[in-house]
Amino acid sequence: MAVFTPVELSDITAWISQNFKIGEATKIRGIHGGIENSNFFLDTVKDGKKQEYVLTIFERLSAEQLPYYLELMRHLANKGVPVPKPIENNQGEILFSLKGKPAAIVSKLPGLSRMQPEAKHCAMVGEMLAKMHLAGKDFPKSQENLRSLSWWQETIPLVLPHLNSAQKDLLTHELATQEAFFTSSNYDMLPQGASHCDLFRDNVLFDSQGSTDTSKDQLGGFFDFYFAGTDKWLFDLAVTVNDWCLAENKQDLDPVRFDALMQAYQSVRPLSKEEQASWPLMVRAAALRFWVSRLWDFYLPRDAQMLTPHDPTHFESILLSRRSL
Ligand SMILES: Nc1ncnc2c1ncn2[C@@H]1O[C@H](COP(=O)(O)OP(=O)(O)O)[C@@H](O)[C@H]1O
Ligand SMILES: N[C@@H](CCOP(=O)(O)O)C(=O)O
Repeated sequence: MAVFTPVELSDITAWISQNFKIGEATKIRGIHGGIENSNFFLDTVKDGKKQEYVLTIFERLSAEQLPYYLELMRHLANKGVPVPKPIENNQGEILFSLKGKPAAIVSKLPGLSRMQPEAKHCAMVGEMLAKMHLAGKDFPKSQENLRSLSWWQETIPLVLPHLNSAQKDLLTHELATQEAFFTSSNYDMLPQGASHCDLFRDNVLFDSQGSTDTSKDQLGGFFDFYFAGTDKWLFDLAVTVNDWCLAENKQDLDPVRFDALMQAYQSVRPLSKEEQASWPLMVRAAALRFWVSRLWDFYLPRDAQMLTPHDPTHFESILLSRRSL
């Protein structure tokens, strides 16, 4: 669990009742999982009924960067994409300050993550990802993906001293390949728009409607939009595939789940010929992005109560596998 900024119920009861129309705060508990922000489940009671929300205190993102993410969630939720909806305060604002840091309250989505997804889960994710891309087409704000090429260029020199020579060669060679790809005319022609950029299994919920039978699973929703940005839709798809469609060896792609996700995505938004041609390099870009961020979190960690960095070697193996495609 990552709680960088602890919050007690007594810290927020007056703040909630004075500023929001969500009832009285009755319970707050830090959330296990997550490595970026301090997250809490917040229960309130309104008109005698229990309501559930998620309170997030943002640890890295600034108040200037945050409106993009929060307004994107509101835009998508209003278009019927199942994502958390930011809650407005009495002034109609969705971004606040709590404990001296930016904070937001969003609706809690139903369900649980499926960490061993079946082909049908991959299909539901692929279909909704394509719908989300199309629903974001008229989102008026634009903000670059803050974990894209320029961030890799800044960060790789910081982590290189911690790596062995084979890892250094792999990282520098892949960066050079991606620099060339990002400046190619093919890359330039790829469609882009609001993208989640971190749609891992732990950022999607499935709701089995109270049943223990996963065959009843429906998509509960996508959350954790705080790495979102205007990016190539194909990058978003590649990030998603690299996590959802892993074979048992945890590095290659499982053909059945891969086909399920790709076909479902393309049933809503077929890939262009430039996208098809760019796929081999894009799955490498998506692997590189998370190898770099995991190296950065591992070798240059921040203070947090109970933060467990993710294993960087996982994405080193995925990158090696995608390079051999
Ligand atoms: N809107 C939401 N609805 C339901 N659960 C949520 C919601 N937002 C976060 N969570 C829960 O909180 C956990 C951590 O959130 P996450 O956004 O991944 O953290 P971080 O921002 O630190 O990466 C998730 O695994 C999920 O269980
Ligand atoms: N999904 C990324 C890092 C972000 O973690 P999250 O818990 O906020 O999704 C990774 O696995 O490296």
